[in-house]
Amino acid sequence: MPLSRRFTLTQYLIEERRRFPGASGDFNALILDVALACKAIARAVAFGELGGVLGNHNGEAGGSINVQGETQKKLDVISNQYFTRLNEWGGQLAGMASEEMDEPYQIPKQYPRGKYLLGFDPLDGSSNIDVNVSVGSIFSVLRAPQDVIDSGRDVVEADFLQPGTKQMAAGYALYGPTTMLILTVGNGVAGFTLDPNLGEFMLTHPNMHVPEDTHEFAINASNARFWEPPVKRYVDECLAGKTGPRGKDFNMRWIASMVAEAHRILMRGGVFMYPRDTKDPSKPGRLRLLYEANPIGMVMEQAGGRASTGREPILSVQPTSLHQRIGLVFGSKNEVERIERYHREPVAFKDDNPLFAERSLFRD
Ligand SMILES: O=P(O)(O)OC[C@H]1O[C@](O)(COP(=O)(O)O)[C@@H](O)[C@@H]1O
Ligand SMILES: [Mg+2]
Ligand SMILES: [Mg+2]
Repeated sequence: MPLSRRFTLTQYLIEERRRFPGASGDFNALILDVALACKAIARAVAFGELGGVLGNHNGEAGGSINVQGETQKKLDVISNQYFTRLNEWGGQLAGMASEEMDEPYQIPKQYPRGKYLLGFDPLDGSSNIDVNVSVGSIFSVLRAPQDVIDSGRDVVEADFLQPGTKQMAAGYALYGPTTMLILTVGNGVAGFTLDPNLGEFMLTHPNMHVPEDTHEFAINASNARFWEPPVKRYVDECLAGKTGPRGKDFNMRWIASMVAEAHRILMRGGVFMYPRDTKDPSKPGRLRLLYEANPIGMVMEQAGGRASTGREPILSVQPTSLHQRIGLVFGSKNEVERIERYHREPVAFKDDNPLFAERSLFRD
């Protein structure tokens, strides 16, 4: 295969940093370490059963449970180790937080500490891993509070509780038919494809843009009886298609790997919903704010899409705990804005919209 004349991830980062004269290079080094962890995970995923990496961590009977109360897959644990091991020693980080670790991860004393915080979901969609459906990794970079940087003290939960607007960078890797890295450093969104011959992420999708309109939505419809009225209304109207108030037919998709859904939406538009629901009052949503919703939210907004709780922009939410869950809606701007509008006018629509009250396909 001929060598393509494309930017590598390193070259892209160097170009981006030209906007910040005097930049130390720490930021680029951090992103490259994250990319290295993603490459390592991509290899582990690719070997699958041959590599002995499928199934539950600590055996099938029970397995180990993470802080989310979910059974950990072997690959959840392996991916978490790649992220911590490859990012802990370079001197860029003050600490890390992961879906798979109850507490913030301290940079071991023998390594220098730096000025950034890294949050990550090492393997998103891990329920799909044993059935060979796409999974991914999601990451978010914050600046550590100044006293952490000055003192080099251990990080605590409160250091990570910053709204998504404060993210310095965010992105995800998708381990699909090809491995891709999607990155925003706050200046648009760029997509890189892993060249398996070179082991390099090559810039293949500069300036990614989410189309503003769509006829595709993604939601786990088995939760329909727990949805709030604005969500029921939106989905009902999509299902009514040409004969309903929207006057057009919609497609539905559900992969159950948010990274894969996010990627489809980035490539061709759509709307994804894992909204707040009444399924379990102790969990106001399924997805985690700091290392799932915020990074995907930043990618969407930087690509001209929108990300919201339904009530407010996801990136403006002030986090209250490390593993906080939240309702999340993201994708094509006009659809997300419509869903937000439905949340503002829940009462009006009940009278206006006979679909919801009488003919809803998802009625309780
Ligand atoms: O099991 P459900 O309700 O389909 O939920 C699927 C959702 O859960 C997630 O898998 C959560 O991520 P993890 O696999 O990291 O826990 C999302 O990727 C996905 O959108
Ligand atoms: Mg996840
Ligand atoms: Mg995960």
